[in-house]
Amino acid sequence: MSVSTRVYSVARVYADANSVRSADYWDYEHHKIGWGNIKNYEIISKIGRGKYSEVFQGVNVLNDEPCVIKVLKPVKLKKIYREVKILQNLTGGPNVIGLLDIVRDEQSKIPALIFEKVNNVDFRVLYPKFSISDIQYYFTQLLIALDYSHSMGIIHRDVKPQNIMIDPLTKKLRLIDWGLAEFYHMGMDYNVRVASRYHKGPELLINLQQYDYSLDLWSVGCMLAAIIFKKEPFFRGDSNNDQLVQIAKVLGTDKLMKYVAKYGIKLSSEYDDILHQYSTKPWESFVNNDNRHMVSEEVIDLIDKLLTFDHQLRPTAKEAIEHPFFKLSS
Ligand SMILES: Nc1ncnc2c1ncn2[C@@H]1O[C@H](COP(=O)(O)OP(=O)(O)OP(=O)(O)O)[C@@H](O)[C@H]1O
Repeated sequence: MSVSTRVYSVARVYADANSVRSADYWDYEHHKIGWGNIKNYEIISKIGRGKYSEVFQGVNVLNDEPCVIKVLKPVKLKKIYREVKILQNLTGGPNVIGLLDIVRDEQSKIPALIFEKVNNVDFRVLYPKFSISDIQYYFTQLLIALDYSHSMGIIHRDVKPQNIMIDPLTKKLRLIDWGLAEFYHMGMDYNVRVASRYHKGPELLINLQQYDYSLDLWSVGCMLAAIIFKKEPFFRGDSNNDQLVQIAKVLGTDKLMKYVAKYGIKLSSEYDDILHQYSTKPWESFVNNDNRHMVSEEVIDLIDKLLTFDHQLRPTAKEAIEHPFFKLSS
């Protein structure tokens, strides 16, 4: 992340969310962590292993409350401070995973984040069973979390099914894994090596560094298209470069070239041999006998708007919530 000399793209909403707040809100590098007592927590079993952590089910021995313990792998201290500061800023907000405590092992100094526990059902089991009203409900909940985070000046940068915990019994949804999240500052050049390949926005793939909150809306569009068309993931690239090719095969190469030109970006020569002249594929061509019952004019319109190359033209989280798809009754 660095301050650029040329400002060529600014967020359409919440562009000043951090500049109106004092530096102690966003200056995570100088953040002092108040460590809790590690003895209050016990590990019960392992739930997951990420790139940056090992995650366990645990218990708070003081009140017997279940919790999740995310033991961080050794990464740059700056990254740990960023995740902690962002979680502290957002905890208590709607549908954001709650950070309960931060502890560290006295000897190794390895930090662990203590979170509220969600009785998550794996998305590969859950999503195929979704009705249209489930999709309306859970996507609204996700968009509420994103609108809140964006209003607080924070881009999640890794929206994908694995980072959305859903307990279908209580209909609780929580957006987790704020490890790649970042504060938005106008005119800042950001690292494009964020998000997971299938959910990476085209801005990342064309190396447009002045991206903003709208990156998260692309990822939401990928998730919605995958569920509606029963094609998981919707764009399956076998490398970062191929990911852009897969997107161009659907949205069309002309639109990609217009996008690149609008922001004065030069497409990497790595695309010379792999990116061909593709025409725009109509969304209707993804409809088949397995997914026909999920498809409506409204949902196609929402997918079409979210999956727009030009990040400035995508609906914001708030605009997406207001889309007619969410008002459809079944
Ligand atoms: N609060 C929670 N409740 C239930 N399960 C959780 C919770 N937090 C994390 N998990 C589980 O642990 C996994 C890893 O957590 P998380 O994504 O925060 O770690 P990570 O190391 O950043 O992962 P990745 O490398 O995938 O980005 C999640 O995909 C989820 O299955």
